[in-house]
Amino acid sequence: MIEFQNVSKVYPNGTQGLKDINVTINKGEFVVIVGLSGAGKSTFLRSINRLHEISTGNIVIGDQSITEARGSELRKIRRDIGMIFQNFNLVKRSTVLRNVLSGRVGYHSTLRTLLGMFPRKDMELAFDALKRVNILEKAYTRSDQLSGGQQQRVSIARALAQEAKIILADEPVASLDPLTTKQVMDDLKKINQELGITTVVNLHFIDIARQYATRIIGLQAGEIVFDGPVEEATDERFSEIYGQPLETKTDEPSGALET
Ligand SMILES: Nc1ncnc2c1ncn2[C@@H]1O[C@H](COP(=O)(O)OP(=O)(O)OP(=O)(O)O)[C@@H](O)[C@H]1O
Repeated sequence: MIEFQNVSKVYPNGTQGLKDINVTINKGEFVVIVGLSGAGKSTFLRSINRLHEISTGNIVIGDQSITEARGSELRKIRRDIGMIFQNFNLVKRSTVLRNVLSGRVGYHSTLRTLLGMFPRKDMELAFDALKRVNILEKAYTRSDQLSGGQQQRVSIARALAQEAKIILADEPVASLDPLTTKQVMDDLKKINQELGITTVVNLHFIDIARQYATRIIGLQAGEIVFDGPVEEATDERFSEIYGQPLETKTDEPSGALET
């Protein structure tokens, strides 16, 4: 469970990123956050694991406040939260396996991880994770030799090896073509369903949101302006809220569709 209690965020230049957000995301949900550019999607997502610090309010993960956590307590809460980025955030010159194993660093001493001494259990977790996202045969390939979609699957495998209970994905498919988008979103959905991992994804595209989410949250100027099941997230409703329909992946120039 992730609970926002009266959460606001004001950036140092005075921009209000989030305005008095109160929302609970339950265990096992697949929530997609939508909104126009600058609505606060990234700020919302990155507040959950404190990549961004909130200004006021409280965020509770499970039964612990991450807002108030310090030191080892904070590290433990963060260990349960995997993060997927638009640009994959892999160590490009390292192998796929090494990148996936880096999901285990929160469990060991720095020296041990520097020396690359990962116990057998970690190796098993890493191989299982690669199997789950269908790139086991790439384990010993350098990460920068993979396609964008494959790199994103490595980052999903890293979160799996981390044994994350929550996955936060910030525009995970923004730089991918439609076919690869489907593969990556299918992987996220599969691990959500098979492993019960709570998944929160920021997406630009409302059509993809509707295909995968169990619940859609719409933001505008840092406030929640929509929160409901996919059936209620219609074009008409969003046009009413935003004064325009939200973008769909098929709005992209046709060149982007040729894969
Ligand atoms: N570091 C920062 N300093 C000042 N303002 C910021 C900073 N980061 C974001 N903002 C502002 O906060 C608001 C919310 O930004 P955020 O990046 O969360 O939106 P978003 O919905 O993720 O946008 P996009 O879809 O374009 O990525 C915007 O007005 C943005 O300009």
